[in-house]
Amino acid sequence: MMQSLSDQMLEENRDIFDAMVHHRFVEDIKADRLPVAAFERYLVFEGAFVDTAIAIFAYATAKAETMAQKRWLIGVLDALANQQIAYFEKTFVVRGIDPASYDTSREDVAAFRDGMLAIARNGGFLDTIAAMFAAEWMYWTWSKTASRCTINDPLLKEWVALHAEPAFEAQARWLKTVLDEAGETLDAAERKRLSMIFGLVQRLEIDFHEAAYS
Ligand SMILES: Cc1ncc(CO)c(N)n1
Repeated sequence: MMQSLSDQMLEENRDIFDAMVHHRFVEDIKADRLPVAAFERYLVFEGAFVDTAIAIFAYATAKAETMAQKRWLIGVLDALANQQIAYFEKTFVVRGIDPASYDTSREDVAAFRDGMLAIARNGGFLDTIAAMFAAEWMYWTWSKTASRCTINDPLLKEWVALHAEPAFEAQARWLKTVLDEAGETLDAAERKRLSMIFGLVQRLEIDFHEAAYS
C-alpha cells in the first residue's frame, strides 16, 4: 500500500519539523521561562497572523471542491474570527499592549505572512491545505506536550491549551484527511510539490518564532 501523503510530508520534512517543535520559543514555554517581552512581541505578531489566517482560509473556502469542505472551512473561519481574534482583543486590553507600537512589517514576520498568503492566493486548494496542515499539525504537536507543563502566565497557559484541545486537534486531523484522500490519486511529482510546501512553511515558522526574541 502507498504511504499516505501526510506521512510522506512528515517523513520528508522530519528534521525541519523537529527543529520547529523544539524551537527555543517552545522549549522556553515548556520550561515556564519565556521572557515576558518575547511573549508580548509574539502576541502582536501572532494576532496579526490570525487575521491573515482568515484571508488564507477564505481563499481555501472559495477554492474548495465540495460543499462538505466549504461547510467545514466556514466553521474554521467562525472559530478564527470569534474565538481566536477575541483572545487577542481581550489579551491586548488585559496586558496594556498597543499593537501599533510594534513593527509587524519587519522582514521575518512579513515573510511568513506574505509566504502563506501567496500560497493561498496563487496556489490550488490542496496547496493551502498543505500549508495549513504544516502550521496546525506543528502547533498541535508541541502544544500537546506544553499543555502538560506548568505555565504560570494565565494568558500563555490559555493560548497553549487552545491548541491542545479536541477542537483544534479535529481541525488538524481534518486537514490531514483531506491531504491523504487527495494523495491517493496524485502522481509522485505533485505529492513531492505539496511536501515541499510543508517544508517551506516550517522554515517560515522558525523565523517567525525567532522574531519574538528581538
Ligand atoms: C504562527 C502560527 N503558526 C501556526 C499556527 C497554528 O494555527 C498559529 N496559530 N500561528
